[in-house]
Amino acid sequence: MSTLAAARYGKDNVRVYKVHRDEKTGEQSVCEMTVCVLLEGDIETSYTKADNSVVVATDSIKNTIYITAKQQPVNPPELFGSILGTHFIQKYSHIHAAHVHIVTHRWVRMQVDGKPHPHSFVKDSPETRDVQVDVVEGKGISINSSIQGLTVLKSTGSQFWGFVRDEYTTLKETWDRILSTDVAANWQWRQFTGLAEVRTHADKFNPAWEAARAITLKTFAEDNSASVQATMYLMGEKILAAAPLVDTVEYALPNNHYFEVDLSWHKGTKNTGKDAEVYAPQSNPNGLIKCTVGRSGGKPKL
Ligand SMILES: O=c1[nH]c(=O)c2[nH]c(=O)[nH]c2[nH]1
Repeated sequence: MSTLAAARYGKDNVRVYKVHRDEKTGEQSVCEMTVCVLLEGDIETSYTKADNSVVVATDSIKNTIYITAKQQPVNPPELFGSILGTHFIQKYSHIHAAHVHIVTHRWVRMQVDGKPHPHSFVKDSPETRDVQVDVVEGKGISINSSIQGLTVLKSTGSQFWGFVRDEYTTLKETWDRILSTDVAANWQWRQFTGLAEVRTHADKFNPAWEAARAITLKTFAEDNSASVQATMYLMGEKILAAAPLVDTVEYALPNNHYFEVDLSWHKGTKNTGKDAEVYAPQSNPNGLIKCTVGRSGGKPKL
């Protein structure tokens, strides 16, 4: 005998673009997203008894994403995800949870002759702003916001020494190295009771994302890093201080290595230690350092 242990379904990779035209200034703003919506509820019989009467077609889910994008603001994505997820649990009595994932792509207003252009944009990096919104009947709304794919490098101002040395160690200690990573940072908001509460805090989501991004970049640049671990913890601490409704901040940072190349074989060329200028960027393997930073005094008071 078998049983359906868990099930969710929906539409993934729904690509949506929305333009806002400011009638007064003539300026246009754009938003491009990739959306996934997965539903849970009393849908077991669709799997176990071929009963499609409980299935909201994934095609209808896709249509609902377009209609909601037309009727509602898509910015901030935390609010859009909450509106979309709440729609599904309110509209269909047998649907009890909606899991919405939104990737917002990076279209940045173009500067032309030093001025912001009214309707032209550049995708200056593969970086995205992502949200995971879980709307669960009776439990409220859980929101996790993130930055993905923000690639950074510093050519000095990073050290790594004092680590365990034993019979497995070949790495030399260094007081000056290249540090590069692809930032994945996410921050978990405290649980919201429902859409009404998310709406009352809607003005906090964009500033939190801006603060998280600015703190990540400034700390990366300015900290004379003892290690990826120490620098990422500093970042997390500062984001918690900047965003009181955030419970935890999580980072996952690959350490993208750049190796010195010994060129002494060519006419005694000096290219190691203080003479190193040409390096070999490594694709793999890479270090991967993760942490979650929380509040020591428990959850913040509102
Ligand atoms: O910042 C670092 N943390 C590590 O844990 C580690 N391990 C390693 O080989 N290099 C580094 N760098």
